[in-house]
Amino acid sequence: MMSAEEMGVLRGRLVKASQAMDKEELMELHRLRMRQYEDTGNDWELMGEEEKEGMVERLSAKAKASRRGSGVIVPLEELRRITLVELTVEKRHEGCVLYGTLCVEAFFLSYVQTLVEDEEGKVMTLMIDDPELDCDSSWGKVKIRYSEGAKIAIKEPYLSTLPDKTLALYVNTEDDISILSEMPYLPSDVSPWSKLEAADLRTEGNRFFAKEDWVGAIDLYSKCIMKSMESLRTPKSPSPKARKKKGATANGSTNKLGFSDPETVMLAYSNRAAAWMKLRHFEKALLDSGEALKLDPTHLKSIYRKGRALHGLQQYEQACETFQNALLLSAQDKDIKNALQRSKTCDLQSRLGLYEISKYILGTCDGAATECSDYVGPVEIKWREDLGRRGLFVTKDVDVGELLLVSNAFSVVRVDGTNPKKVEGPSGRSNKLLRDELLFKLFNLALRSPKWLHQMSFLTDTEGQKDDRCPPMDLFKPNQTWDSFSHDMPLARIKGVVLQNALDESGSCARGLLNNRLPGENNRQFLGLWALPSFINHSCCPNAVRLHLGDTLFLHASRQLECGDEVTISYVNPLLPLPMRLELLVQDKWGFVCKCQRCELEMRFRDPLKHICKRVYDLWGMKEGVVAGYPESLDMAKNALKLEHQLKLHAPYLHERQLIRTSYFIAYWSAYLNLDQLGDHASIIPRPETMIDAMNVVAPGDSVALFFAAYWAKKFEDQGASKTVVKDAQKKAMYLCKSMYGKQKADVLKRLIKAHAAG
Ligand SMILES: C[S@@+](CC[C@H](N)C(=O)[O-])C[C@H]1O[C@@H](n2cnc3c(N)ncnc32)[C@H](O)[C@@H]1O
Repeated sequence: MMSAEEMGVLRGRLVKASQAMDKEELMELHRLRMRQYEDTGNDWELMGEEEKEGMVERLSAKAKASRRGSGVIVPLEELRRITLVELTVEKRHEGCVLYGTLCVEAFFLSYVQTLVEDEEGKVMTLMIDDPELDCDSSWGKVKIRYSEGAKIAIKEPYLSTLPDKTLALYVNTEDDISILSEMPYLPSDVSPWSKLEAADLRTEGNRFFAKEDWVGAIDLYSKCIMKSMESLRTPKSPSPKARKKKGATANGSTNKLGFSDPETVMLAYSNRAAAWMKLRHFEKALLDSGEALKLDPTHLKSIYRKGRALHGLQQYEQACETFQNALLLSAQDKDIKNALQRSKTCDLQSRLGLYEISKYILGTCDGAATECSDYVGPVEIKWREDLGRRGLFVTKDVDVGELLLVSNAFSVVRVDGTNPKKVEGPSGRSNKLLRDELLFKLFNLALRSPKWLHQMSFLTDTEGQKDDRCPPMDLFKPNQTWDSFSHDMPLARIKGVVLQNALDESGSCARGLLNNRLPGENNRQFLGLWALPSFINHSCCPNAVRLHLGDTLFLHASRQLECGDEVTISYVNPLLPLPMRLELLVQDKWGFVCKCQRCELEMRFRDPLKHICKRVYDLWGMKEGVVAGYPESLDMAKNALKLEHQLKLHAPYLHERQLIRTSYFIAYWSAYLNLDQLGDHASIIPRPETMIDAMNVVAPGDSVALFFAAYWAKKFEDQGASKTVVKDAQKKAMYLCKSMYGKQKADVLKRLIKAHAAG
């Protein structure tokens, strides 16, 4: 990491080099920034505060303000060539084009950063706000799309001064930059595509599609469509090739929509829809397949693509109708039949909340997690004046294990998934990478779907202001249409929303990911953002449990709930003493102090438990603390003895004892492992059944509680305990299993208990 002083020097050098347009110096500095970026995995760290906040928005706003109103796309050939030295700062150079070559490797987070060399050899930083980048291949794709050596043309260039006083060319719409691909730069014929017929442009698009370059394919299909439109504006006799195409009349006259080659245009729209689908840009795929169907309502692939786009948008009912229409044209088509089946299943899931997931939770399914629809069960978002907060509440009485909601993530990033720089160890670096990758993905994704943006607009952000707006529940349900959401959401707010609401598997939010954790709680496996679950508040005695299958989050009740009860999950490990839970909540920067009954009780017991808590804290995370035979383990076990002594003195009620014992579960666990070593004192350690009951009161649905119950059920059986004892232990394990995995068939629960007993 650079010191502030080094950063200052780098900034100074950058300012000078950018003003002098000095190629060597700029290239060196660019690489330095890029290396820093790779080392820290976080380019936010490379900028000053002012630079970080809303830089892209500010630039976009400036660039938009200076933009011509017409939005007419002028062909490159009609624009006047301009060079870097001729550019004036903060002015859009109307009617001009700057040709150049990208001369370094690009890097980016929310915008692409690279260097462009113009025809005179002058060099400038180039920043591109590219909404079309495929977020799923973010790191690699940017290097391919903006590859070193690529020839580009920037229409109506806009030069800006960045907050750090460096100069940069800024491109804020995809129409303003043409990537002339890897083709050699030919000054006399600037665009290699400009001479191609529409049909050839589509063929080129197909070539890119086959290479899985979805962005490149979209670009060429768009060019194909544009070309057909151009030919409408400047009618000329059709080429022999175009005339041969099906759909064009023999004398070259146009169809009723005016295209001379309607089939080519129809196929370009249809193929572009397929490419949008690959980028999970379902709205655009739906629009394009619709355009294709206007030109040929019987084009099977377009109907199929429309169905898939509707499915992607969770409009399952309409998707089913569309696939059924497709089957009228091709009754035996397997792909369509399968797609119809998937949409029907999702439609039923979203209405009834019935999911068959046992194979996935049992781990007996080879493939990836199955696709599940969103589902909104008996819950609503409400502002509760008495609690002083907004949250999720049940709308009817609910049984243990009942499904409350199913939510597919806006996005999830995984340590071993798309992240190219998997980092092991407790450095916290992988956490940073996860956070930044999620931020990047969400910047792109949120801006792509009005529905997601609308959902996101209701979430709280890091500003911590009380928010009493309650979105309609329909906004989270499949098959619902919603009013088009046209407001812009500043990137800085999206960032705040992500940092405040993204969750990892343990419940920590993204905001605190960079802080030191308790030992053994350093690295995450995944980090994601889910819309409806973001409204769930925390409790140290939670009543709901999250289950993650792939990117889908299932939430079910882990206790019986009464209509109107608030749904809560624990943002921290509930089997910890109050000071450790508080420390985690503070580290995670959730910005609140839990005032639940359990916290208040433990606060009262703070003094008598102080020394025990300190010792447990010191031993926490040490493997030796929980493995019989180690002195640390015996030390941990002795804390349970001391605790029982304190409880006898200060906690007369069973409920109080249950809450506190659960907080020190780890000490009791060691005590059970070391019973022989505790001698006569062992008798004051409560029986395991008592401990299971206590855990059930505090954290039903917790995996450790289930392990503990399953372990003892098996142990009692193995030791030949009485039938009553064994049955009672099995019943408790069943109950905890249902609260953790939701309602499942009895044999599934039994298998899960067996798996948990094995650790
Ligand atoms: C993921 S959001 C939960 C939903 C949030 N209440 C809302 O209105 O969108 C997390 C934020 O909710 C608030 N919160 C969650 N649990 C809370 C609790 N037990 N007491 C007070 N505030 C809580 C905190 O402001 C926290 O940063």
